[in-house]
Amino acid sequence: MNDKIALDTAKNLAAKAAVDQWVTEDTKVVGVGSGSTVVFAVERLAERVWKEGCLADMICVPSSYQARKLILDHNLTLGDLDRNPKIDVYIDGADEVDSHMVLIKGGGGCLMQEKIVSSCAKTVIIIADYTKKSLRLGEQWCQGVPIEVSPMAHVPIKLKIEELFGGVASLRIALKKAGPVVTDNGNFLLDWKFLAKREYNWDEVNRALTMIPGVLETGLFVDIASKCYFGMADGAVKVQSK
Ligand SMILES: O=C(CO)[C@H](O)[C@H](O)COP(=O)(O)O
Repeated sequence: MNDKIALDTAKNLAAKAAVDQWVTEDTKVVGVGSGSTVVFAVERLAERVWKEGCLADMICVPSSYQARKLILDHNLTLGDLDRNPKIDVYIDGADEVDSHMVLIKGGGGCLMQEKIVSSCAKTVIIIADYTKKSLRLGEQWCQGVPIEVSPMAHVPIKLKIEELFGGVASLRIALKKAGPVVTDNGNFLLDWKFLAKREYNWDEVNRALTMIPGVLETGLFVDIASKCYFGMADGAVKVQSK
């Protein structure tokens, strides 16, 4: 018998615990991440506003088209970085979280706006199910580090990444459209499958990647998250801190 709870239940537990802990009456601006776990966070925010009658002044700043739509669909107040450049707390999912709280993000292709919006937040909280927790990157997430690139430069960037760091960087191809995935910002994505056995200093790798002309953002989030809430297989919520 499989006594692990369903992944969606684990996501929901993590999202609810994080929202209840970090979004209080003093929270004026919340940054909303992207992905399937964030859906539960927005549902909890809406429940707090519409069922419990609290957080009336809260403004939500989205990190993607999906997040914007979630905010609107739940009748929450939509903000943006022009009007709300200072965010109290940013809540987002992750594809993998290592023991040093280095994250891989961008499985859903929203990494660039996620990094921008999270950089405007006092506190960044990650919510995830137990399959995202690992000791070292690559242990759980096998699809590589997403990297947003200028479309005209995706071939030279791919070659440079492979020469500099090894592994293989592949253009992300759409599933229900012929050709590459185009991000919310009109760019392409490379998924860089790094070498599993090589020891990488992720801070250095991230800095070096961003120095390649045409690289717009990476899905390596180093020293960004303050806490990560994991919904565990046994129904508990585990909190990892920096
Ligand atoms: O970075 C992201 C999107 O760009 C997501 O946060 C990440 O892919 C996790 O998604 P999910 O909650 O669906 O597992």
